[in-house]
Amino acid sequence: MVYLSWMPCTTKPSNKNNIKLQNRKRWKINSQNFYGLPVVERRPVRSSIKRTKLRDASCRTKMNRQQENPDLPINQVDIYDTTLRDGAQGENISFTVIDKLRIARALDDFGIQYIEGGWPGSNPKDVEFFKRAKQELHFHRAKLVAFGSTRRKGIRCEEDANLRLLLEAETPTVTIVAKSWEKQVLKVLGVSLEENLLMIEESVRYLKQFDREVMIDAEHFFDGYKQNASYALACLDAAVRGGADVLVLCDTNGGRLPWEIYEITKSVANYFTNQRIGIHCHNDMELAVSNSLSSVYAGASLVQGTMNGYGERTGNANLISIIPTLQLKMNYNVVGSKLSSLTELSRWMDEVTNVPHQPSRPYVGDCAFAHKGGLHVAAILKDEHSYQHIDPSLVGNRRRMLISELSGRGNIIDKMKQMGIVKESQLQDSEWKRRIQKILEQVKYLENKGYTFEGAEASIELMIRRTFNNYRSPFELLDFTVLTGNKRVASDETLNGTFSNEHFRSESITQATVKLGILASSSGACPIERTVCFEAAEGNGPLNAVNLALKKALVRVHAPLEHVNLQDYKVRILDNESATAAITRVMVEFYDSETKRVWSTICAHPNIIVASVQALMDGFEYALLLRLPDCFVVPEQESPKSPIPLS
Ligand SMILES: CC(=O)SCCNC(=O)CCNC(=O)[C@H](O)C(C)(C)COP(=O)(O)OP(=O)(O)OC[C@H]1O[C@@H](n2cnc3c(N)ncnc32)[C@H](O)[C@@H]1OP(=O)(O)O
Ligand SMILES: CC(C)C(=O)C(=O)O
Repeated sequence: MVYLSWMPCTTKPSNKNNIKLQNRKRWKINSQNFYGLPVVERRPVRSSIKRTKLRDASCRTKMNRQQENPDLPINQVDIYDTTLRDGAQGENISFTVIDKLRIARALDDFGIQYIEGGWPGSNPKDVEFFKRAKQELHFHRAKLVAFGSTRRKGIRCEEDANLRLLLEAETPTVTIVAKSWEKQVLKVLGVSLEENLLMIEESVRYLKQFDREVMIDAEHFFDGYKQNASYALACLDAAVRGGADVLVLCDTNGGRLPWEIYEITKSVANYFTNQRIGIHCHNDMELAVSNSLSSVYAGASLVQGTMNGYGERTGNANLISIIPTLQLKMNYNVVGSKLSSLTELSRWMDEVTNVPHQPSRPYVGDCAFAHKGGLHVAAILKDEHSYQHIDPSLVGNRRRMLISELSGRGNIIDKMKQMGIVKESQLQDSEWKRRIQKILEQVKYLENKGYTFEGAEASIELMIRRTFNNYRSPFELLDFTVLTGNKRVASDETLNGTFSNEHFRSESITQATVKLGILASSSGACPIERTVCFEAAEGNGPLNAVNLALKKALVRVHAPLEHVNLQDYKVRILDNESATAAITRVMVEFYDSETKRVWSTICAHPNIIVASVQALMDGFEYALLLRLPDCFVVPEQESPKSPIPLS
């Protein structure tokens, strides 16, 4: 009878020497059968690895992988995407089979090395996915992975439906989850510690017989290691004995700190010197990205994570942040030149997943390279690295300068340059300087009155253009009315003079009229003449009715405006204490279905209808500016207009 080569540790090994020491010590103690358990084999963990290495040529370190393929840069880290499995464990995320196939293709195009498609032992959808994947997915680079667990307790691998379905998925790689935390093995799995080791080793060996690349996801590895490092290592060793290709260390509860992850990964990497190590982190402390990178720094060469960090609870490690950091900051070649489509991929994933875009996402969010503070903008205009850690185009994003009450002249100059209405050579001219200063003051004045220009770039552009003498607004609202109320409508035609309420229903009624002076020319260029148009429309609310009336009138003269639609309407009451006398801020978003452009306008006014109509008017004016820029744009030689009034 021989005995287990591990025992529970009460001390916490924090480095290689510690572990070695403990294992040696333990090795002696264990010859007395600490648990009285039957063992798989009596030998120190390290020797088993050596044997495994000889047996299994696919055991690869960074060095020997490079020797196999000299074209592979030595600093290569593989990305393993589990969006379709762990990502789908996120609340409100559910993919159809079609979604899964589309996402898998997109990830392969992007250059991801491993794509986990799902758990065939879990549900018919995943079975169908793998069935269709065989015919429909032809990856250029990626390997498709099927996920499952070690065999169930008390049965043979051959009898385990989950393992059978894993093989039937016919993927080149399979990953199985194994428990590596002593407490969980006993309490959750409900098996002896020894039986768990057998479950791991036998399952891996069984899958290896079918020529699969096998990864073991050691669930709760870091927590397990903290409780009993020897047992956690023994679980990995069981996988190695079975022939596992990659040992993936999981921070399943997301509760570990970067330096713990670093230390433990380093210990494991030093211990299993010829074994490939992977990392799988969860984001419960907002540390999943940091923890994954710490693990790579300590020797892991495969990172599991998900697109945009979707996943169970607070999500998984966000590959959209990990990939550029590995490539741009740590010098690993991950996806090469495909990195410039990172922003597009992240936003496309949000659309498919039906998750709203989060503007504050690092690298890819709308705000990732947006600059608001006047001092920042002034510095960036002199040196673009002043407040940017990378060139945004490397990840397919763009720099934006915001205009607000925190702006300085630099923000206005940048905007005017973008609009093409000021040149560098004009900036020293005192008249231009005065104009820029006045525009800045106007912005600050209006923001104090309730405007916020940040999200309303169209309104800022119009405000700047209107300071020029010969800018002609393409139309003018001469007058408008809005009528809104309720009417009682007979619901029963046979009521014969009865006026009981049950025979009537209440219907809201809203009508609007607009009278516009519209500038137009038959050729689309100057000279321009004015036409007066009067239109009326009914709508399901005041804004809707005015919008329809305005659009009817404008389309009569400028037909392409037919494609312009109101897409979003946000109202905010700014001074809650004055209740109905408060200022109302209205922001309207427009979409041109032909040009696919989106723009927003803003207005603040005590009267919600006036604020809404003004924001609508600005929206249509901007639409015409985009369509007919030459008709309304100021000629270059035009001298600045006298200061705009600040009231
Ligand atoms: C950390 C992770 O994210 S791992 C992935 C988690 N993902 C999911 O759970 C999603 C997919 N899961 C499923 O579809 C289902 O849970 C199934 C099909 C896997 C299992 O369903 P059921 O058979 O009804 O079992 P249920 O989920 O209630 O319980 C889990 C069982 O798996 C066993 N189990 C848990 N982990 C393992 C493991 N690594 N190896 C073997 N068995 C395991 C448990 O002991 C329990 O068995 P028991 O009831 O006999 O004690
Ligand atoms: C199955 C493994 C990889 C997992 O999701 C976890 O441990 O978090």
